[in-house]
Amino acid sequence: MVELTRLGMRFPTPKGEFIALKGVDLTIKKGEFVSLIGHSGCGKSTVLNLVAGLTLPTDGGVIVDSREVDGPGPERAVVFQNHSLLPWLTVYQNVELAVKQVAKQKEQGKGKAWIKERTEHYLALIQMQHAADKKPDEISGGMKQRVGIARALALQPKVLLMDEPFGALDALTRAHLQDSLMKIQADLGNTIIMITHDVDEAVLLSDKIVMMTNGPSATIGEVLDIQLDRPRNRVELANDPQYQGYRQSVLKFLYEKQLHPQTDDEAESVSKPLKAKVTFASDIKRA
Ligand SMILES: Nc1ncnc2c1ncn2[C@@H]1O[C@H](COP(=O)(O)OP(=O)(O)OP(=O)(O)O)[C@@H](O)[C@H]1O
Repeated sequence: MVELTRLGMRFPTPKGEFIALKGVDLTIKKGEFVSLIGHSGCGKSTVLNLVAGLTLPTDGGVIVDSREVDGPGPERAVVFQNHSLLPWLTVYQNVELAVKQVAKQKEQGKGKAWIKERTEHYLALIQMQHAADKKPDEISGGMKQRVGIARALALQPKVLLMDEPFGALDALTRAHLQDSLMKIQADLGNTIIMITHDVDEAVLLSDKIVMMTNGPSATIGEVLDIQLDRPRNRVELANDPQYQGYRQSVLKFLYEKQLHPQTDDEAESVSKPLKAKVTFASDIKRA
């Protein structure tokens, strides 16, 4: 389970403190697929970085499986838009690196055969066995993204964090990868938090769509539960009234309710700590 409680982030800037996020409360159940959607600059990446532990909050905190996040950890893997593969390693070696990391953490120690079997397993999962010996600059953007996902999955994370993973891909490759991701999640049951700008992608993939208000002091505006049966088929859903209804709700939020950004004056206001039920490291630092 992932719990965001009173989560806030204030950045120091030459013009004073900038309140990027304020009072974000969200509970994500194990195995849930949650999308974060909102206008550019509203704070989606900031939320993801806080859950990843890449940045630490100035207010509130994040709890993953009963532990407060105080830095990056192997139970939380991140997939970025620009597939950050190591260019001097082959596709196989890029995935193997993550498998070896897990092998090192396992108590009984895992041997070469286990590493080979697991690496091949993750390559098969993303259908990249044929390109195992290629270097990242010899494969397409979609393929690189697939390898990035395999590498993240190979870490066996409880939570997979994805920052616009398919944003840079063409529509067909994107559709193919979305379908693969749905299948992989059905098999492995990871909790996934994904940032997207694509309304159809959010409705098709998610159990929950978290819609964020415009910044400064961005927070969660609405949460939409997507109750479409799985497995989901994009072609069948295209004319499904329930699917269309969800789509309309997100579009309405983005283009009617949140069309106008808040004024810059709100950026000047300093957030007041809310009454704490749980004490986070950020509360202690502030005291
Ligand atoms: N280190 C920082 N210092 C100052 N301001 C920052 C910093 N990081 C982010 N911000 C500001 O916080 C706000 C939220 O940024 P963030 O990158 O989280 O938005 P986003 O919703 O992910 O945007 P996009 O959809 O364009 O990627 C923005 O106004 C951004 O300028």
